[in-house]
Amino acid sequence: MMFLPILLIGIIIFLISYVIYHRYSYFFRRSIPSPAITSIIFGHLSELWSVQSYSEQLRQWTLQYGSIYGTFEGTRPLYVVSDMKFIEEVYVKQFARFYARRTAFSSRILGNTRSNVFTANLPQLWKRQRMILNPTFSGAKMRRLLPTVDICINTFLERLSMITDGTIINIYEIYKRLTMDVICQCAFSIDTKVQNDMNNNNIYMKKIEELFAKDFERTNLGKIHRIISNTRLARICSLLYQLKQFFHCQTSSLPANFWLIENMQKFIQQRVIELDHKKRVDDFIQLMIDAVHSEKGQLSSSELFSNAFVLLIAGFETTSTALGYCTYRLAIHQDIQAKLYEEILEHWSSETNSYDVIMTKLTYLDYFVKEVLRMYPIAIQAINRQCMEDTDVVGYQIEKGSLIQVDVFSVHFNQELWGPEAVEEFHPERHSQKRNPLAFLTFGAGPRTCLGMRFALMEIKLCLVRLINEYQLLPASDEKYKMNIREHIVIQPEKVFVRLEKRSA
Ligand code: HEM
Repeated sequence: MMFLPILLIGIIIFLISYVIYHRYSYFFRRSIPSPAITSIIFGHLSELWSVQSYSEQLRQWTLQYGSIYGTFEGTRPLYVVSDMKFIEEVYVKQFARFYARRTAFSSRILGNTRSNVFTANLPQLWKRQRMILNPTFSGAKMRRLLPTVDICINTFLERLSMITDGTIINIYEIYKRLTMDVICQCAFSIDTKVQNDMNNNNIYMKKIEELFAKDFERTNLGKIHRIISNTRLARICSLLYQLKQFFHCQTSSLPANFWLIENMQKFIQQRVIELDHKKRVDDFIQLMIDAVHSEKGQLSSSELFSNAFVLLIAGFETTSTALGYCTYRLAIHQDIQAKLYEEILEHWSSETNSYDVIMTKLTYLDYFVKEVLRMYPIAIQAINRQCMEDTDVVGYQIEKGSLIQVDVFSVHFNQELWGPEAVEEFHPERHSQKRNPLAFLTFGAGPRTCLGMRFALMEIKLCLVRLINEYQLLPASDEKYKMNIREHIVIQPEKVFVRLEKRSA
């Protein structure tokens, strides 16, 4: 009597075990190395979410498993790569098959109608938005924006002038206000006065900081969505989220990303109120407004608000983080700082603060910034791609739906690509040599690379030039002031302590 149920249970257990074994032997069957699985539900994500740095863990695994290895997000295969040929195929040559990033939970909830250039995963949707935004970041446009950035830096320097010489300060906080001011002025022509807001009252800035501190992907629903995001079940997570919001419907309970998107309309309206209606303004948002009002209706208003949101968040946190890292390195390498100061004295004066001087004449500054960004890449997790069609990549059969994540640390610290000087050493001159163009991945790779790179570099360089011109930056030597780095969505320092000493005229 008992035999039949026991047999049935046995068969069911056997079948489930077989399915799990078959799924997780995916890479083994393809002779691709893969770290051991720690969770049959989350795959390697449970480990990646428990370590302090996702990107550092990828690098550790690369040391163990080589330049192409497999991991699982749930049961979905994710290739972690630092092999240059593989990277070139996926990010450049076969871009037509790898144009999309992984769909984030927030993008699933917002849907295609509220997509932006970062989240758009349909080729025509992404292309259209990127084409509208591209001219915003042209060299000519940057030239015209430089004076606006310069004015924001004046306010930044005025703030620093109020600090007594030699006082230890967390300059990262001050940079955040500067980059918020810059992006609001350049993108929206809005003067937020955030640099003089000592009481931290700017709600937009608070919300962006909240967004970067609490990864929405790591909420319970976000985690479930991540492991089923390539299946039809993913929609259920988005429905459950909407249901949850329906029962707690105050806007204040919205996660920071949704709060920001909802409020972008108000934010942009502020621009319309502050500006003379008839005057055409040359800021980033104008091109998008033109696209909304164009006869062809190239952009919908929800896309406009969503893109405004992405420019605001991308323009603020990443650039202040880069400035923070630059300052830290300047303070600990006095010889390099002296060399930069000499170059600035030779080529730069407040009358000639032109775009060309900043971007082409200050060669050593260029090497310095690149070296900082080589050692401290900021947004590694953004550089992922989704395979949209079965294909062969350097002999590997990649199935539709698989993910590719480039292991930036392993590329940036590859001795063959960056030698002969030791890659752990801070050595700006290494950038004077021609390198593999894909060896520097801080801004991503291929057609979907960072849209704001030119703008970010202009802002970082101009700010450093003006800072070094006025101050000598000194380290805050005590152990309690050391720079601690954390990774949530981006890799950033908690604080950057430094001492400033005014240079004699
Ligand atoms: C140091 C500063 C910055 C860093 C390190 C950085 C890094 C990145 C990275 C790694 C990506 C993904 C690229 C890829 O997948 O290949 C990206 C995309 C993007 N970034 Fe930046 N970024 C910075 C500044 C900015 C600024 C200032 C803006 C705009 C104001 C911006 C706007 C964007 C946009 C819109 C995308 C999406 C592009 C697309 O999917 O077509 N970024 N960025």
